Amino acid sequence: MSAFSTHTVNEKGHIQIGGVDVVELSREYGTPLYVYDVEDIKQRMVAFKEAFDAEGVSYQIAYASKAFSCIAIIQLMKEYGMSLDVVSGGELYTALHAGFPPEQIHFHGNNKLPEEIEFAVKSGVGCFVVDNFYELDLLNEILKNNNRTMDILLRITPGVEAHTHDYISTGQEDSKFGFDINSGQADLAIEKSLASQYLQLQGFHSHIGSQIFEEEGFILAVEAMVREIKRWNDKYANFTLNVLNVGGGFGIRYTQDDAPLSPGRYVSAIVQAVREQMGAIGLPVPEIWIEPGRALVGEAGTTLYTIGSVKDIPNVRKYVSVDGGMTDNIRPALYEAEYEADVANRMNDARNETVSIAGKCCESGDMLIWDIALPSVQQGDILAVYSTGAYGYSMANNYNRIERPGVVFVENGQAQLVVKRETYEDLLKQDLRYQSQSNCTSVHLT
Ligand SMILES: Cc1ncc(COP(=O)(O)O)c(C=O)c1O
Ligand SMILES: N[C@@H](CCCC[NH3+])C(=O)O
Repeated sequence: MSAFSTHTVNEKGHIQIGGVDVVELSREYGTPLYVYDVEDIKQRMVAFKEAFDAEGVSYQIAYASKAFSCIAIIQLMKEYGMSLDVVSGGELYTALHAGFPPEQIHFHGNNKLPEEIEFAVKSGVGCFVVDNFYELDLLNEILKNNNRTMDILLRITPGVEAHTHDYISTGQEDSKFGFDINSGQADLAIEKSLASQYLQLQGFHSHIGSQIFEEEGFILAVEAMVREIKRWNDKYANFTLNVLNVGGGFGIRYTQDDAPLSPGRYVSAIVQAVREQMGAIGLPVPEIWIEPGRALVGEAGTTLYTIGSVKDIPNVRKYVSVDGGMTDNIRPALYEAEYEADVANRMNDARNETVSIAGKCCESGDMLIWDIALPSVQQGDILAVYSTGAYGYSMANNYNRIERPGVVFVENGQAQLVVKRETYEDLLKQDLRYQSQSNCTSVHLT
């Protein structure tokens, strides 16, 4: 368990999160159910903030809302002074609806639609992270039509790509995101930005990947960015670097094999690298922005399932099926992501068998966990899968017309339903009946 977690086991041998018995939760709200440990999220926000405060630099921590977006989580982010990264009109709409201050919202995305740009401009978002020339021109045009200006960062591919533990220094050029440096795209984007009276270039953004467990990748990215910043500073007299955004990707613990750094370690490595590199080129330290998604909400989430069918193939495998799967957690099917789990109502029982956890979709690939040691299970037992708080609910889908689960926040012995479970009626909400255009009442197949 993470240092921030409130998970305990109560006298009934049940998992308790935030002082709430999750077996009771499963009875009250049904399963599958996403349960969030609010205290865990709060402590992570505070840890990131305290780390920056200790460094004495100006900063923004922008929660990457793609990891988990709903009104309640955005409210929590607002309460703790986070900024917000949104990547679509829908995420922006959710944030505004939650009462999030638009000026603290950063709008991301590699293909922002004209209507999304218009919506964001009219809503008064604080900053666009501009990804490409199409967007640069479109944004400029929309700002001109609305007689407004906008702070922008240019997203740059710094030539550092992190694939969990590996750093590959060249692959990043081949990316759909951002302006490339070597081909001169980044320079041209700066020139276009500086030439516009509507675009206010504040600095640059880079994001090197996800599930990063070492400081090294961030340090390399800062070094690569500052090398270019020196060149741009010399080349463009009317450019001042105010902001350097190093993105998100801070790793979390999905399984015992994962050893993430503390928020403090990531932050101090980044700040130190920026200080050193900027000092070396004789420029002041800019405001530093980061964009953690999963590092704020990932480990706080636990998904509860009810165990149904159990298929034992002697000497082969025992499949234990649950009432969810790739519809509420697509990450194992998409990335072969690994998770750990417990039987929430049998925490005092010995883990005496190895089973594999299957989802209920009509896909052989709908497996949540392969080969996990658990106590002998029965139908009706509650399986708790850990670290599902990021990219679980936000990537949930209705494959097989399965309703998306509800979300409950737990804290101080209280549970609050913050997203209702979908119903069959919800599944039909967008459907319209086909009006037959045929005069025939039957079709004859020959
Ligand atoms: C630009 C950007 N910022 C932030 C994030 C958040 O990543 P994570 O949830 O891994 O912190 C992502 C997703 O990888 C991203 O693409
Ligand atoms: N959805 C991914 C991360 C995507 C990162 C967004 N740029 C995951 O679950 O890990």
